[in-house]
Amino acid sequence: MAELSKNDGRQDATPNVSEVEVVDAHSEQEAVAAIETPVESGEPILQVRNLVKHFPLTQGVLFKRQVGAVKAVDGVSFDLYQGETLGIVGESGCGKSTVAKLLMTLERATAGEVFYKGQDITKLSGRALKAVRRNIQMVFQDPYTSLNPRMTVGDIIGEPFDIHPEVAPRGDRRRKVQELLDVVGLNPEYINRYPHQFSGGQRQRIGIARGLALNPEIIICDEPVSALDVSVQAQVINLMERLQDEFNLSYIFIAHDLSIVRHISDRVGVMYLGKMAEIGTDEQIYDHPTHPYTQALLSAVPVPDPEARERRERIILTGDVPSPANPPSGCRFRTRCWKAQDKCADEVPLLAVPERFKSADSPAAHESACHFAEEKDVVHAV
Ligand SMILES: Nc1ncnc2c1ncn2[C@@H]1O[C@H](COP(=O)(O)OP(=O)(O)OP(=O)(O)O)[C@@H](O)[C@H]1O
Repeated sequence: MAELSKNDGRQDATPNVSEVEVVDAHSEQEAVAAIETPVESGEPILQVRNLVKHFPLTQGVLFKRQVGAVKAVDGVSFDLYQGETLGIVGESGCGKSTVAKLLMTLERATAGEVFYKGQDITKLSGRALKAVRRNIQMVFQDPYTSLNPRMTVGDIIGEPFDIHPEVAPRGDRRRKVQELLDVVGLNPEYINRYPHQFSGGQRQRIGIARGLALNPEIIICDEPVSALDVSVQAQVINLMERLQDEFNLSYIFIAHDLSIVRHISDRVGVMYLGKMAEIGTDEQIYDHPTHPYTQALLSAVPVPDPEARERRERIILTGDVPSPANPPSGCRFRTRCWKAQDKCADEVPLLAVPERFKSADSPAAHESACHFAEEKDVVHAV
């Protein structure tokens, strides 16, 4: 009888460990190569699809058991194009920061995909994940608490080089940090100073310099000017716009101040209770909103011009935002919506261009998650 091979002829079906490693190394190499390849301006650089993040709610001290989940982000989809700024707005607790953390891979998604140059970053690990983390950076909200008070500015800005020494070899770091200080409008001689020796606006410039250190392609800005004086906000926004042009950056700009978001964004997404309610160009969202929640948000924006204020329609929402642990069925906004009907409780409205506007060449033809989407010009001057 012919001798059977060691694994009974099943070699092809079950590759041995070293073969798996070769395949993994190869696919990792391909992923890294795709991540390092630049994207054409105007092409999508990030594609977020049905992103979900549920935080488990547990009970018990010794024997913890899950009794529910906070549905912080519940099926969010959007694209970010190379070189654009996408603003994300919404009330506190609607899931904006959680989206930011998922894109930064600081949190693990419960479900959904985030494609960066075609690679699903929620599934990456090793060298490929490291390459993604280098290319997607973040600027945080509060420059008073996000900078380590015991580190010099030089150490703070240069810290990312410890993880990515290929960007700035040891001997070159000081020069590179001074260059970054100069780029954000700070005196390069301040390299040995500590954060407390700077004003709020200057500290945010330090945060931005740190974000730029690794030459990223995408910067996620989570309320970057909310903690600053109004006069300083404009300077920091102008700096960010200049840097975007200079380094061909794509921004995701998270904020609750609708006027600032309009100023800086090419497109805007409005979030409500873990979902995207409406998304479109700044003109579509601000001048032709079709979702009742966007209309209500816009009607609350302070208008300096008294005449415009008179003309503006005030929409007062009743009730509080429901808990993300127990969101309403169907449309999440229905409990506060003046248009709600039975359909709103039964069917989740999809984020899509409403049927009635599809054929029309109108600014109302943009994605809105409402069964009864309707154009309304709420504010004539934001
Ligand atoms: N680690 C966590 N564990 C449990 N729940 C969380 C966690 N992080 C966030 N949440 C909850 O998820 C929801 C969304 O929070 P998130 O911080 O993303 O909202 P946000 O829109 O950024 O609000 P804000 O503008 O106040 O920062 C909130 O209800 C929050 O309490």
